[in-house]
Amino acid sequence: MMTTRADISSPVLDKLPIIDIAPLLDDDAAPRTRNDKKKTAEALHNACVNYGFFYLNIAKYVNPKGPEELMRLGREFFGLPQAEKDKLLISNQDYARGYQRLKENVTNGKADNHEGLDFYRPVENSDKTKPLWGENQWPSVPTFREKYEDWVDEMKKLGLIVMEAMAEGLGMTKDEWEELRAQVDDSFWVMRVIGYPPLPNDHDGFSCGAHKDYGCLTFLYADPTPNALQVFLPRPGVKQTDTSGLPAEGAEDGIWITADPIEGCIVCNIGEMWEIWTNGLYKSTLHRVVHRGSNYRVSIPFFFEPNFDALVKPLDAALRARALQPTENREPLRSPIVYGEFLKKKVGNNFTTSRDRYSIN
Ligand SMILES: O=C(O)CCC(=O)C(=O)O
Ligand SMILES: [Fe+2]
Repeated sequence: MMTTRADISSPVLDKLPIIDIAPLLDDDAAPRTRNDKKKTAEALHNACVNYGFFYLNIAKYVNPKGPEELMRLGREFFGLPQAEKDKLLISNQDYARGYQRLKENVTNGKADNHEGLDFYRPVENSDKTKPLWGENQWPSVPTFREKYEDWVDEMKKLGLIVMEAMAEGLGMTKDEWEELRAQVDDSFWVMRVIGYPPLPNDHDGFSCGAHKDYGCLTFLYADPTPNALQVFLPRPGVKQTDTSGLPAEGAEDGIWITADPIEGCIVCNIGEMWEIWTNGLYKSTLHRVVHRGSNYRVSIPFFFEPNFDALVKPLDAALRARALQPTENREPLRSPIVYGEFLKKKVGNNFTTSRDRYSIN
């Protein structure tokens, strides 16, 4: 039986769930394996309904040496002289692919205290005058490109593995999964390498302001810095408690919890496309970064997104679940969107260097 938010009567814990993906990696069709896969699919479904944010234990999927090396390379890049980093500025290309200086990203009207390097799925017939259609700008740091390209391959495959399990968790048929798969099998992925110096006490803003990710699945690998990434859990009747000495954001009741890194795990959260596919059953969750520690933090989010031309609309499985709800509880039907058009509006249209990357309205 599928859970919906309304079914949950017991208080939800304030720790994000940890889901081991090992059962999804097993090709064995034996009943026991099938059962383990089913349990994992159900755990994903519950995590998406209740949190929109969870840990994926990927220890059986990637050798930890891989992402550790990415960290080292990312730090090497951010440690270069400013003039070297500026050679890769996004203004050389399509204002999306490349390097953004400290405070160049703006969220909710405030400068974010981070610098970043963004890569997108390469395109044929690239044209830097077309939004999002330029070329990736790779640093000259030795092995950077090949190691990060390996990570892209691993994360793209992981995206499909997790999507298939989520389809099962949502009660989709095999044919329905094939249809959904065709919308994400050529993911217009984005990868960011983000560098966060400590947030100065007098900075009017955040390390990264509160936002929802706009795509499909975010796989975040971060260095071990604690107390940086915060996740908002709506709790009706609970006024926002704020551990960071910053004013509460938004009017909604709820709490901010930290999502500290766990060894062998990445943090995964769902983006707005899943809200449309499930017609609001899965909500993408507000999160932000407040890094007050003394070290330089590095994180590497990989955004597994739909194909550029995917038509994203509520899935039949979600509409079946909706039909079971009392009419007054049903969410209004979401309008279909073409992912690439939506993405262009979010990031590609604004040809200024300081753009509000994550509008949450
Ligand atoms: O650095 C982090 O922990 C999160 C970054 C993030 O939320 C984003 O880039 O969308
Ligand atoms: Fe995010």
